[in-house]
Amino acid sequence: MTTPSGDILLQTTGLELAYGAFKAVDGVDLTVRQGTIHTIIGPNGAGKTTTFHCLTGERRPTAGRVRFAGQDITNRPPEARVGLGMSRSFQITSLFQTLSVRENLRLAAQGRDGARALAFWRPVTSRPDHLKVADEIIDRLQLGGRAHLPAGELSHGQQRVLEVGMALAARPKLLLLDEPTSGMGIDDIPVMTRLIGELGHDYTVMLIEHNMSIVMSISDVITVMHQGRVLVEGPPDLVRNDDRVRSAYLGEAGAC
Ligand SMILES: Nc1ncnc2c1ncn2[C@@H]1O[C@H](COP(=O)(O)OP(=O)(O)OP(=O)(O)O)[C@@H](O)[C@H]1O
Repeated sequence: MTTPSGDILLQTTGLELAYGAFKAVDGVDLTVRQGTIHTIIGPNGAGKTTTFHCLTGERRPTAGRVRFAGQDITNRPPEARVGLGMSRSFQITSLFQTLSVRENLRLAAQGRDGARALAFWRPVTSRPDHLKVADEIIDRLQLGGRAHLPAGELSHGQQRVLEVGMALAARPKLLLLDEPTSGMGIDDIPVMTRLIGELGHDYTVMLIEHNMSIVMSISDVITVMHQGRVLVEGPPDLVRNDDRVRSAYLGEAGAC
């Protein structure tokens, strides 16, 4: 695990997303440093996913600013953010179920090249760099034995791991993972936990996660959100022992 220090990669100031009078995100200041695993937790409806949407550009904040990699990206569309190095994990529904694991990853690597990726008439072999990226990711995901299987034949847990791999294919500066273990069987969770922990050595990772044992074991910094605001922020030990966090979760089984 890395020390939470170093350069700021992403920063929000006064981030707000209002739906009419209701503020789903209400003045959130976040600072994400390079090389950290920064996790957002909070009870249901706290505003975690909405915050992610504002970071990736799927939603335009109603107030506040977002800075990423030294640039103000508040009004940039999602594809411009991807181009700057922000990558959100894919959903299983976005995998090409009938294509092989390797082909899915190759296409994701090709997608990073934007307009040049539209040169579909080029034979696959003309871009061996994309295959190289795909193969590196297959190794990292430990899916070597399944590289040539159609993605749809992987277990649910393996498909979720492949989703993370698809995001990696963009060679991002910042990897955003929204509940990567949700719906996973108990046997697959340690695989995902190990993968995210290892990614933390090479990438900056932002994570939304409900499984507290994962959160506490891999995070460098945890931001606890509650009712659209930041309630507490700090390293796992600080968050685990904070009474405000316990109160926010009251009634939610298994928290902290
Ligand atoms: N399009 C929308 N219109 C109105 N309210 C919305 C909309 N999207 C989300 N909300 C509300 O905003 C609040 C924050 O939702 P959000 O999905 O960000 O919470 P969350 O912390 O990710 O919750 P969960 O852990 O349950 O996924 C919730 O009360 C939700 O009902």
